[in-house]
Amino acid sequence: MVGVRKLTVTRAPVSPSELGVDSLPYVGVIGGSGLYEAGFFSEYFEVQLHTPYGLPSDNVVIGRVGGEWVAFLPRHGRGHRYPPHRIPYRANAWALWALGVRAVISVSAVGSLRQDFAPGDFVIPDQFFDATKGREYTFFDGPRTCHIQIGLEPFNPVINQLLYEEASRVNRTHLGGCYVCIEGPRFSTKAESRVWRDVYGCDIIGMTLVPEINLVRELGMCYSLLALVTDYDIWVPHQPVTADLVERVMGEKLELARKVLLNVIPRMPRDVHVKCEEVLGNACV
Ligand SMILES: CSC[C@H]1O[C@H](OP(=O)(O)O)[C@H](O)[C@@H]1O
Ligand SMILES: Nc1ncnc2[nH]cnc12
Repeated sequence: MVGVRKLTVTRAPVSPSELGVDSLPYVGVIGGSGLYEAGFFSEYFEVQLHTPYGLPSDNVVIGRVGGEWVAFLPRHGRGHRYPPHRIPYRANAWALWALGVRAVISVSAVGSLRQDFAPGDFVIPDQFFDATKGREYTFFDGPRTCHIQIGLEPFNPVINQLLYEEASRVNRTHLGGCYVCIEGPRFSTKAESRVWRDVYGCDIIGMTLVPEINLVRELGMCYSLLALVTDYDIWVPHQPVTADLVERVMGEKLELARKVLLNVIPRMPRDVHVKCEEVLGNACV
């Protein structure tokens, strides 16, 4: 089944009948650089969703994994049309939430800031540091003012563990690590990279985690990241990061990343979001 359904959502979440399915997708996958198609759906259709925050990066593809519907959205859009600082993060998060998604697994290419996280390895981070400069960080722009608390577990530990188990079956994988999110779109200077590593104590670097991770949580969804190390950023002098290098290494490991997703999705507990929703309970002034 292939086709595009158009939906303007005024009341969320949508109902299964509005979407034309028997049950809403619980798991949503956000694909990063190189991952523009899910590639593991047995049956699927696309939804063009108009949100109060505009159009997402692309149509959301809803497809079956086993008996479950799963939503897939490429954060840069097909053809990588949105650079990291222009991604419609709010529309993306809101679209997934409106479609019923409560557990988001994101995939990203990252640079490594330490020797033992080598290109080709997977990392499942457990902390992040925000070094972005000017994005749309929140759904709470006033008059409703809310400050969500995601500091202890910004990435969901249950999903992290599932990702780790499935990823380490197929590839070298590290559980835990701090992701520093830079503004981009340029890569870091050597001086900056040294600061991320030695002063901030971060382990991996990318440009897209923030505000994706906090917007997802503001809507009560859980979030975890399958990060693929594509490079050593700028601190291995003979091999500085380039966009080409990132896409090439990602291309080499794409099928493994898909395999991990395919194996994690059926293991996702249906109540994993309950703890993630709790941050909304005491966040608003
Ligand atoms: C294509 S090179 C840099 C680009 O790759 C990463 O994106 P994503 O997290 O979507 O895989 C990085 O953050 C930059 O946006
Ligand atoms: N070194 C790096 N810096 C920022 N984003 C990246 N994405 C992949 N490698 C990166």
